[in-house]
Amino acid sequence: MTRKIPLQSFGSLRVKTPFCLPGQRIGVMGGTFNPPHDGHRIAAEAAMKRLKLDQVWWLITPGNPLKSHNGLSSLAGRMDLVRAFAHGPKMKITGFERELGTRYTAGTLSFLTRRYPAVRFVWIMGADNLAYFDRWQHWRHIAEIMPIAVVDRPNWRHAALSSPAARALERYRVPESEAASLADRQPPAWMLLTIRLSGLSSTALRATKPAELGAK
Ligand SMILES: Nc1ncnc2c1ncn2[C@@H]1O[C@H](COP(=O)(O)OP(=O)(O)OP(=O)(O)O)[C@@H](O)[C@H]1O
Ligand SMILES: O=C(O)c1ccc[n+]([C@@H]2O[C@H](COP(=O)([O-])O)[C@@H](O)[C@H]2O)c1
Repeated sequence: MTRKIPLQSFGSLRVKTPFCLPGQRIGVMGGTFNPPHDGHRIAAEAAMKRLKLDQVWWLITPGNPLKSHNGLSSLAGRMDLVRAFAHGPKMKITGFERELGTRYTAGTLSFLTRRYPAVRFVWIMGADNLAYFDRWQHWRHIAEIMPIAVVDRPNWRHAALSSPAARALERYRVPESEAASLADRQPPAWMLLTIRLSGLSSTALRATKPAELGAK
């Protein structure tokens, strides 16, 4: 049963998203990307390949509702950094949540599936996000909107798999061997994708290269 989140206040008709076609499989990888790093690229490329996606949308958030925004570079600045970083015609960079008027993933994903009912979307997030997923707004509903691919991250696998959200959604977990069909599945459906691990984080990069990032 899918509960619909009202969108009237979003002015959603004006929102521009990357071009997509009915039947395509699209991974949506939301993130702060302050700055982007190879861990993001490895996750996006692994999801593209294993889930047999046609595109990955790097969805740059105006600001994660659960993170402090101190030292957060502008949305435009982060989008420029990601554009210079995420190569390949199947990688699309977008910041449409600002136009949509939400920072909350439930509203974003609800909007996408209503606007593009014939596109097969998958939400992509790191294992650290599954560990705290139960703190997200309408998290159970998010799991009902589209399949979720959780990409492994060093030191987070155990916390992710034993988290309240993972336990609540355990019966909807799909074996990794079926990754190629995740986008076709009726949600809730999720899997942990074992990928090449990267210990990189934006926090560590900000600590080592503050001058280059030009926080605004
Ligand atoms: N090294 C990594 N391996 C796998 N997934 C990652 C990695 N780094 C980030 N991710 C995932 O990519 C998405 C965007 O991450 P984000 O922009 O917050 O980077 P971050 O390095 O986690 O940032 P910060 O250190 O500022 O929290 C999130 O879903 C996050 O879980
Ligand atoms: O909707 C929420 O409550 C929510 C809470 C925390 C994070 N998110 C989203 O999760 C994505 C990953 O965020 P981050 O900061 O870990 O890169 C990004 O799209 C955020 O907007 C969403």
